Amino acid sequence: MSSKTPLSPVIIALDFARRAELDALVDQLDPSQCRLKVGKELFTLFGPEIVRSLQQRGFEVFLDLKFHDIPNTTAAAVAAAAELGVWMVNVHASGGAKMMSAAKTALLPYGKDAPLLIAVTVLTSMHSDELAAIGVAGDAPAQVSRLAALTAECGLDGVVCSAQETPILRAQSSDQFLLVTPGIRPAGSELGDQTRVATPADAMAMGSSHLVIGRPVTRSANPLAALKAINQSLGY
Ligand SMILES: O=c1ccn([C@@H]2O[C@H](COP(=O)(O)O)[C@@H](O)[C@H]2O)c(=O)[nH]1
Repeated sequence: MSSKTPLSPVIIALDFARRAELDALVDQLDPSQCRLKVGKELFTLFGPEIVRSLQQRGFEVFLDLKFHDIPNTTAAAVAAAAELGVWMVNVHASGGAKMMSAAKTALLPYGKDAPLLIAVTVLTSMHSDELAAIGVAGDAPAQVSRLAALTAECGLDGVVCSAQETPILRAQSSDQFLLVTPGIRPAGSELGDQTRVATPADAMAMGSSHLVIGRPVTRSANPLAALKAINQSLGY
């Protein structure tokens, strides 16, 4: 384990529209407390420079752009993420096996420096009731299980799912298969648009390997205290 590798499984989702707000939060954080996630809003506003600036501060970055395109385009995008030196990058599993395999193959030249490659199954904002309207038969756990099996077959490192599905996925996957879970809500915090949720401690107990946490920390009156309380609840 490198000296900059955090012990905590927490990944903070940096969903900000203003650079000053982002900097005010990141100034309080230390790479030993968490990793950081750059998503669509931040990347669209500030581009690769924002990733580099977080890396220069010693943070490992999850580039959460959820690529979903034809295999050639997705593979090139994943390779671009590898050039940026991110710790983790993702695609949508619903892009299919050819797309995921092309993305995995694109990372081979990077060897041990390749980012972890994971695939989004069913967004944690979605309830099973919504799936029929997009042509998915069955409930969220069944669809997550199906897409996670496909992801594993394609040789990716893991999936994004809700903590609620992790017991099923732990039973069907190797111990090394990463289960990265957003939809994390400490007891009493607002759900917002998330529907398949769990507390940090429950998520870890059920089998999550990493917890993606945004608003419960970033929109807290005291983000550092909120993060420390979460880490403490997990024994870090
Ligand atoms: O299924 C998914 C995939 C990605 N996300 C992202 O995680 C964070 C969650 O933020 P909160 O503020 O804690 O809800 C956000 O950046 C999403 O884009 C997800 O929530 N669910």
